[in-house]
Amino acid sequence: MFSFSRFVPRPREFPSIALPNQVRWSSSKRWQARQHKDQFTREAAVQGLKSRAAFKLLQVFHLKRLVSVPCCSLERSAQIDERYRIFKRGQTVVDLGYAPGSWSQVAVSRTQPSGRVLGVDIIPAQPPKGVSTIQGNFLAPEIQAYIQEFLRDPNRGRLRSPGAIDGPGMSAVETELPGKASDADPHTTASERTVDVVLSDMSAPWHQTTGFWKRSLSNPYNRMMNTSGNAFRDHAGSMDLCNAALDFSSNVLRTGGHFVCKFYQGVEDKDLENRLKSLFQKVQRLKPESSRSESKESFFIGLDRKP
Ligand SMILES: C[S@@+](CC[C@H](N)C(=O)[O-])C[C@H]1O[C@@H](n2cnc3c(N)ncnc32)[C@H](O)[C@@H]1O
Repeated sequence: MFSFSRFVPRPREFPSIALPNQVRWSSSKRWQARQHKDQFTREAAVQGLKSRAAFKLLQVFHLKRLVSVPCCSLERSAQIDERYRIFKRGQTVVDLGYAPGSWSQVAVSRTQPSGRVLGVDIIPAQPPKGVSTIQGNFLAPEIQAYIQEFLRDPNRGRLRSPGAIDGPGMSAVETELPGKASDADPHTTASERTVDVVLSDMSAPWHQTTGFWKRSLSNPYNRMMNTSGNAFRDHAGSMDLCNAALDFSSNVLRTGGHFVCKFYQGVEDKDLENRLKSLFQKVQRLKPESSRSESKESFFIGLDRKP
C-alpha cells in the first residue's frame, strides 16, 4: 500500500548550499566508483543483501564480543550468534530507518521462523521478505503511537506459516501507511513491552540532489541522501533521532532487551551515552571496519535493558 503522494519528506532544517551541476555530478560519480570497488558492497550483492549496511550490524554485534569478522557471510555470522545469542528465534525486532532493508534481512534470518520484524521508514521502499513495514516519520508522535499499537498485539506481523519467507515472490508480511492511532503511551507497564531488540540506523534524509530520473522502490538511496556533508548538522540530526529511538525503546523494550543505534560523533554524544547507561546494564561505543573510516559515523550498543 505505497503512495508517493502521501510521502512528505522531513522539512529541511538548515539552508542548503547550491552546488554547481558539475560538482554534484563528479561527487556522485566518485560515490559510484567507490561503491564499485568496496568489498562490503560486492559481498552484499553476492549474498543478496539490500545494502552493505548489513555488515555494520553484524560487526557491531560481533565486536561487542571481541570476535573479528572482517566481512563474513550471514551463515558464518549466524554460527557466531549461536554462541552469543544476541538475536534469538521468535523474537520481535523493530528496525527504525530500515530502508533499503539489509539490517531487517539480518534480523529476519536470525529470528525466523516464528519471529517478527517491523521496519519503519520515512521513505517508501520495497521491504525485504518477511518484514512488516510502516511508512512514516518516526519523529511524529502519531507514527510512534501507531507503531506501539502494532506491537501491542504480539501476533501482529508474525509469519503465518514457518518457512514462508523462502517461497518465491513472497514479500512483506504487512505493509502499511498509518491510519489513526491514539496518542503514544509514555507509561507502558513491563508486561506491555513486547520488543526484544530495537535497531536504529536512521540518519536524517536530506533533499535529493541527483538521480531524479530513477523511480525504483528498491533503490531509495537514489532519492535520499543520508548525510549532508556538514559534520555538525549530521551530528545534531543524529542526536535527535537516537534520543527519540531511546525514548521509544524505554516504552517498548522488554527487560533484558537490546538496542543498537548509529550516530554521528560530536559534542552531545556523551549525554546520549549516559542516557543509555541509565537504561542498559552494558553500553559500548563501536566503530566497525565496514563503517568508512573517514566518516564520523559510530554505533552505540545497549545490552540487557534494566528492569
Ligand atoms: C542509512 S539508511 C538505513 C539503512 C538500513 N539500515 C539498511 O540496512 O538497509 C537510513 C534510513 O533512515 C531513514 N530515516 C531517516 N530519518 C527518519 C525518520 N525521521 N523516520 C523514519 N525513517 C527515517 C531514511 O529514510 C533512510 O532510509
